[in-house]
Amino acid sequence: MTSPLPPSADYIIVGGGTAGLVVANRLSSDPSVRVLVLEAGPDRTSDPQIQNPNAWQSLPGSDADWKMKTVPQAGLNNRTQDHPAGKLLGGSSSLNGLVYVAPSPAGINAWAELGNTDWTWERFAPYLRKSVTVSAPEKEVCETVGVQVGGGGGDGPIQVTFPALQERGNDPLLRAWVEGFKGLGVGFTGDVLEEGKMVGTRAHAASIDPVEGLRSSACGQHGAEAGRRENVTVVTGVMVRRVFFSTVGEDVVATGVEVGLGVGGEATVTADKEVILAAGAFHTPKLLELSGVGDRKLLSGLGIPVVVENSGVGENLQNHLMGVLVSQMNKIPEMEGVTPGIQALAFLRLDGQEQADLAARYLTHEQGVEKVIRGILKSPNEATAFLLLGMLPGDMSIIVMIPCFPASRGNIHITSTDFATESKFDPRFFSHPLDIELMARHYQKLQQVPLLPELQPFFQPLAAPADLESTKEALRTAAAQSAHHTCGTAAMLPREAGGVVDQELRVYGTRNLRVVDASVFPLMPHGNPMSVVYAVAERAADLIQTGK
Ligand SMILES: Cc1cc2nc3c(=O)[nH]c(=O)nc-3n(C[C@H](O)[C@H](O)[C@H](O)COP(=O)(O)OP(=O)(O)OC[C@H]3O[C@@H](n4cnc5c(N)ncnc54)[C@H](O)[C@@H]3O)c2cc1C
Repeated sequence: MTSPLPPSADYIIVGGGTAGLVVANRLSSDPSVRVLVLEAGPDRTSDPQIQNPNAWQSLPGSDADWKMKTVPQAGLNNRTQDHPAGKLLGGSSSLNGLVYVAPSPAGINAWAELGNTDWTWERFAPYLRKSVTVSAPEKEVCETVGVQVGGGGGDGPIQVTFPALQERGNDPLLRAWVEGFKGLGVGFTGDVLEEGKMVGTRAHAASIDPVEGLRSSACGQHGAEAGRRENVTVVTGVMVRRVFFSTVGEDVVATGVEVGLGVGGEATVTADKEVILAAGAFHTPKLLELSGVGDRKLLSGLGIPVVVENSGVGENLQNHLMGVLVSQMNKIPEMEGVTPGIQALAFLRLDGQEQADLAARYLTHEQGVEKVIRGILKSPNEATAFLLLGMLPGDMSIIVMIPCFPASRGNIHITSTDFATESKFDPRFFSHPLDIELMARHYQKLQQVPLLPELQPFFQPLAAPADLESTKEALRTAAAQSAHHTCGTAAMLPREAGGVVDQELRVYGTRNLRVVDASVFPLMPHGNPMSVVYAVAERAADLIQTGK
């Protein structure tokens, strides 16, 4: 699916990734508009390595990855962290781990509390349902493993299924997981898409087609649909280097983009209506800065003329950290031959008083992020960490623990005017003192999970949890690792609060430049972010089509 570069289009979409292809598909449903998608990577939509859900771990570090790397992290004992990002059609939806977790309503309502009054859960949820179709297994299976799919399970192009429930060999472990947490007073979560009840366990849901058993991705679904239309041009292997602007009266208008061609040389493409940035949380802020939208001092220092001054570009960077517990499993005859992969999830919180004390101690600001995270920590309905239980080849198991709402904020900024030079990427992990406190306490709890009576028969004995201070040290020096969920680097927030885009996702100070990818999240979701990227992109397309 690649074509020659046209000289112009109504809508130029920069980045044919998760968000970009949703917007391309929805906009091009109107045959009167011409949509152009410019993607840096190749089209590997039909490559079995991309399609096979069990092959995803071979993709990070390959040619399909931008291979981002953090600067040394003071909070991680100066360790650097690798962070993959998809460099191919479909973007990160083509190489991600396929875990599907809908956002928590409180996490989305926090977007409204932060100043985006039109982005409540009520306004957001219809787009979540428009983005996916969740296929539930039979009722009896659902009831035993905590799967609820109400409201028809959505009716969108991205397919979601429950892979672990398709093999009976998983049953003993899944049931032990459920029973083990029940013993701790933790029941099932609520509906997969509506998440009325956040805390609880349930079987793992993944973006996998229920019929073919293949990855369901932005390129396989939206890209394929858009690619069949005559009014869509998808060009792969081309690097957008910057956006051009002109001034019309008081307005700054995006007129087109400069494109570096794979074969060498460059070209200019004109946008007759809008330029839409969907280059992901690393490259969208980079393109803004290279185009003259950013912090005056930074841009002037590099000799880039300032088009719109905004020091929020590249700030507000958020990411999850994860702690991983790998253990040898005992031989369980019924589980012989089970396909490795994620089996089940558990959304957890610490003791209510413990969380309230941490909130009172570390979240003292009466406004902004600290205020909304404090509200979430105090709510008995909200999880503060979640676990993913997985099986690895060779009778090994893995339990991953991810704290939900980190308070640390990092940044990413250009250091050169050359697009080929990667930006300085600094997540500033553990720079907010709450994060290590919460993560260490949840890590101690994680270490107790294999010791639960119902789960003990499955795991070979592990060391007992260490004390709190030693656990913090272990996290800083080795155990805490970056998850691959970077977002927030061109945030939708009031401009005076560091915002880069308004509630219509338009870049402040411009008439027709929007951002539609994970960069716009003001607050990261409590779980894996793909579900939110799809839903935001659905809403972005609606905003553009209705001329907002
Ligand atoms: C290894 C990995 C595993 C993950 N696992 C999960 C998971 O299991 N569940 C989950 O919910 N989330 C997961 N995520 C996160 C999730 O996939 C991403 O948050 C989401 O896909 C980001 O979507 P996006 O549209 O913002 O960016 P992307 O999908 O990354 O799209 C950006 C696109 O823009 C292109 N691009 C960038 N710069 C340019 C340029 N200058 N010119 C042209 N094109 C450009 C890129 O090549 C890419 O195709 C994972 C991410 C990774 C990397």
